[in-house]
Amino acid sequence: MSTPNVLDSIIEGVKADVAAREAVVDYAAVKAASVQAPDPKDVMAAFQQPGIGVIAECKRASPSKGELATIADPAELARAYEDGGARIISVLTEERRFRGSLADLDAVRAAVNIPVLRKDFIVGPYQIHEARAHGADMILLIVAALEQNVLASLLDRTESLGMTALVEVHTEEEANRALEAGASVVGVNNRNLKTLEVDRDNFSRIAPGLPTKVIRVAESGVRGTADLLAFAGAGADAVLVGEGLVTSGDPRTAVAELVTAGTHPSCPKPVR
Ligand SMILES: O=C(O)c1ccccc1NCC(=O)[C@H](O)[C@H](O)COP(=O)(O)O
Repeated sequence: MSTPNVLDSIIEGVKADVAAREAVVDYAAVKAASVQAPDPKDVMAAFQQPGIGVIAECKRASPSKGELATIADPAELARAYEDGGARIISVLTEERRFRGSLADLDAVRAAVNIPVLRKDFIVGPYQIHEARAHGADMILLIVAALEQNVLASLLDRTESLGMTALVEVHTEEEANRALEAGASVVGVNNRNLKTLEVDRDNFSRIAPGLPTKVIRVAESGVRGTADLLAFAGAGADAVLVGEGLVTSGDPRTAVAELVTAGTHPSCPKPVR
């Protein structure tokens, strides 16, 4: 019998947690709540602003590092990110390994005016309606975690609710699957979710093969402006940053430094 990888074991826990929530708020109820939620914000407009966008993540812990930071007030962290110039706030809502929650998503949604990404391990439509019901404008779909027909149908459902999907890939084959499903925003994760290894060259291997109309997000491993500039040079429209911000001690300044570097005239420009 083969040993389950990290991604598989996270997903097993997520499925149990979704089933427990669904026993309390059933599918019909979460669906109704999702259509009654205030309209989603325009994520594509956020990506069209000049310079390299910074997606700043509310990340309490991770499977690779354990506890990263004590985030006493996610609303305060989100306001610091917004003040620093973040384009989008990512909120990890997975509970067992990342110590996130839907309560974190609610707090962040209420605190900021920019789009909010629900970052979780989405396995079915329940979580998409749940994300919208809690005010998310964007959700994450991880190609490695989904069969192709399920990926395509979850992407359609996301868009039918007016949200945008960040479709995450780690290999060229996954990038092809993301495009085939119709992704307009592709995140190339530098972290292998099965082994947790971070390889900052992964983005530059995969991103150039994506069509120019696709928004390219470099995910994981950004620890400062040098990393942002390297990803910009390899064609990134945006970077997604968690650990580097929550461990910085001054998240507003840490975001502002990235934003300044990403909008400086010498910074390589996105391809479109
Ligand atoms: O962060 C992890 O250890 C991790 C492990 C398994 C699955 C997902 C994981 N992280 C999710 C992410 O993709 C990152 O939170 C995000 O890209 C930010 O990465 P970083 O800036 O390196 O914290």
